[in-house]
Amino acid sequence: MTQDELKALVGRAAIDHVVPGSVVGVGTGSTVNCFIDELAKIKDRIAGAVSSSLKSTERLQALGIPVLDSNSVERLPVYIDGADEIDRAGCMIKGGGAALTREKIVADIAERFVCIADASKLVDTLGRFPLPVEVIPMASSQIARKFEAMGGNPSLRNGVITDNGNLILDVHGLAITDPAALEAEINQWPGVVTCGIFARNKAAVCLLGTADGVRTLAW
Ligand SMILES: O=C[C@H](O)[C@H](O)[C@H](O)COP(=O)(O)O
Repeated sequence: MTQDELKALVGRAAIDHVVPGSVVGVGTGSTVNCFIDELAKIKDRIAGAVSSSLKSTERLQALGIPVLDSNSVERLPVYIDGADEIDRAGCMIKGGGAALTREKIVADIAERFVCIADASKLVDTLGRFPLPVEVIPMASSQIARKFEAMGGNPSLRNGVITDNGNLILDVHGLAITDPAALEAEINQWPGVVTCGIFARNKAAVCLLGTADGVRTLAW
């Protein structure tokens, strides 16, 4: 199966995790796009979606799925999103599509994070994928220096402005041995909006697309 076929497979499988009559938290990315297309087929059975990016909002609305303001929703039963990497404890690196901050905000009001990913995203240790960090523009150089001081190699993502009007630093070469500790450390630096480690908002379930079908990991 191609990577696109694996994404379509887990996009379909995620429908089983949608709670009928509820508002669904919807992530961002090519895997989630497959899920949105499937969600459109059952749109009459859900109350709408809370979206994690302008891109997902556009796709949801184009398919006739109502998008609710996140401020109007207190809790979501489920948030469905992809990942750039996921480890065997359900911690993830996210933000390859620059949507990490809104993704973390929506994930934080969800009871369960259901991660959908093709098998190539499963890793023993996070960090081969460069860590995306959303930063306020005036702090980008000082934050980059802090990453260099800890052995990382940061670079500004060329031409990318997030939905929140900020910049993305991609940090190569970090040893992410303790994802929760590193997430907490980076997130308290002035000027960091959030980093792409999802340890506090880790996955409860991962639907992994493999050549043998969908493999479910649960924590
Ligand atoms: O900012 C983007 C997100 O974190 C995506 O969920 C992540 O990059 C995975 O995207 P894709 O499904 O396209 O690999």
